[in-house]
Amino acid sequence: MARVLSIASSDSGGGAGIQADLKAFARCGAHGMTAIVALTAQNTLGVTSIAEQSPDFVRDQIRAVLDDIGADAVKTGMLFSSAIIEAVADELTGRGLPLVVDPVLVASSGSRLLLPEAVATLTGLLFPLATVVTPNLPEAQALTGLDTEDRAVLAQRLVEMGAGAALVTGGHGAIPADHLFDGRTHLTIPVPRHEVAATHGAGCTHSAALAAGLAAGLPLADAARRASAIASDAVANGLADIGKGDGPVHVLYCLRGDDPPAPPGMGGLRPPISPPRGDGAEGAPPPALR
Ligand SMILES: Nc1ncnc2c1ncn2[C@@H]1O[C@H](COP(=O)(O)OP(=O)(O)OP(=O)(O)O)[C@@H](O)[C@H]1O
Ligand SMILES: Cc1ncc(COP(=O)(O)O)c(N)n1
Repeated sequence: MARVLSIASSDSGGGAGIQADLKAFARCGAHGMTAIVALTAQNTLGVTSIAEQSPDFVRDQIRAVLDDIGADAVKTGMLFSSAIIEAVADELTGRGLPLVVDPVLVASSGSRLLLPEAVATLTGLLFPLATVVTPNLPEAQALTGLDTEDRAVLAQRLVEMGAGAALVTGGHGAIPADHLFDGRTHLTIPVPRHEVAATHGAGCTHSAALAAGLAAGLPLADAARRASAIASDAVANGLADIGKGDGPVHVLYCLRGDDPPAPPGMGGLRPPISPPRGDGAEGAPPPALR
């Protein structure tokens, strides 16, 4: 089983961050592991407080995971401060692991998730280690300082800034498409936009699925296509009724909560996944993983 480590922060509301990453890893059939750098008190309306962990404790979590279990890929999400980024970069340097850097700057609800002074640390220390960076459109504009919606231009500049490749995601702006540039080739991945009030965690889900794809050995372009399909699907099935704000995406929509009780003799375990009921209630099948 592919092993993927997320170095990111907790969302108490269960929609984004570490919680979204673990669900996306499960969706991709990967073993998910975590190094939590900050805890957020958060719901669908916003972030009310943030408790940063010490850089040493972040190092301990990364070492505990990598020195025993190992990983086939790593992703980073909300890293909050320069001190945390320095510790993360130091721990990952020399390990040679595929790395997806999701440069989370601001929550969709508006709160800052990376301190302003840490932006230069992120680009200076983590971009050179990144196999691919995955900003959304506003993040790509803020990181490059370019005032354009042309994702190809933005992705090219992000690679010039040191990233191995750049994938500018498609949830914002006029054109609904993810755009990947790997330093040589441009690839536009159209993502039909779903009008659902449940996009909280779409970016985390996308970057986690991308990391799981790389961990499984997929080429970057294939992993990017699969991550787009998984994130778009999770938006389409998003949980608009959860919370008073923008609801969480639902990446595990294919699992229903109404499975029958465990049959006798199964030690409390349910069968893996119930067969479709055939009445249409189970929704569309998930996209093929390969
Ligand atoms: N409304 C939508 N319909 C379909 N796919 C979407 C929608 N919004 C986002 N996506 C897809 O989800 C992924 C994440 O994109 P997006 O640009 O929204 O990132 P983000 O802004 O970081 O997400 P978040 O909402 O977590 O902040 C991309 O593959 C994108 O194309
Ligand atoms: C812990 C954490 N990590 C990432 C995000 C970004 O997700 P979104 O842009 O959907 O708010 C978040 N809100 N919280």
